[in-house]
Amino acid sequence: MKTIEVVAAVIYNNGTYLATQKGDGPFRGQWEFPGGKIEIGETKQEALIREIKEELSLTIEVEKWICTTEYDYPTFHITMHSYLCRMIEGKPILNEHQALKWLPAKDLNNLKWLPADIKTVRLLQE
Ligand SMILES: Nc1nc2c([nH]c(=O)n2[C@@H]2O[C@H](COP(=O)(O)OP(=O)(O)OP(=O)(O)O)[C@@H](O)[C@H]2O)c(=O)[nH]1
Repeated sequence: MKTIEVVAAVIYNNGTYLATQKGDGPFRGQWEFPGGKIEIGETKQEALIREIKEELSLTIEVEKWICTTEYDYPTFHITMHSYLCRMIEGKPILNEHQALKWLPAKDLNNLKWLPADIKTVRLLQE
């Protein structure tokens, strides 16, 4: 099975975390942490900063690693690295997603997350 390596940004601001809703593809309508695949020659931090600029026109600072999750989807395996990130400039703009929400940790459970994200959400709630 194909493996993809992805970075996800858990962006916090004023006691809330940013969740984004996928706008297309097989997981349309489900929620994720913004991010994407690491490109060749890039560090995880560089990939995160690039993806968040592309997807949300936002400048972030990567603060700390949260967890790495391995998950088998029916057609691929994902290795996903989640990082806590701080917003340093801009206001999120939906360049790719259909919606976003800023939520306190206790409310993150109300969303339908991509299966690979469940562990990250649980850790934020501990
Ligand atoms: N960004 C992101 N992707 C996730 C999360 N959880 C999860 O399963 N994924 C999966 O990881 C993959 C990320 O690919 P992507 O399509 O967002 O990455 P990308 O922007 O580099 O893609 P591209 O090749 O279409 O340009 C998708 O299959 C997505 O469904 C998450 O929390 N954030």
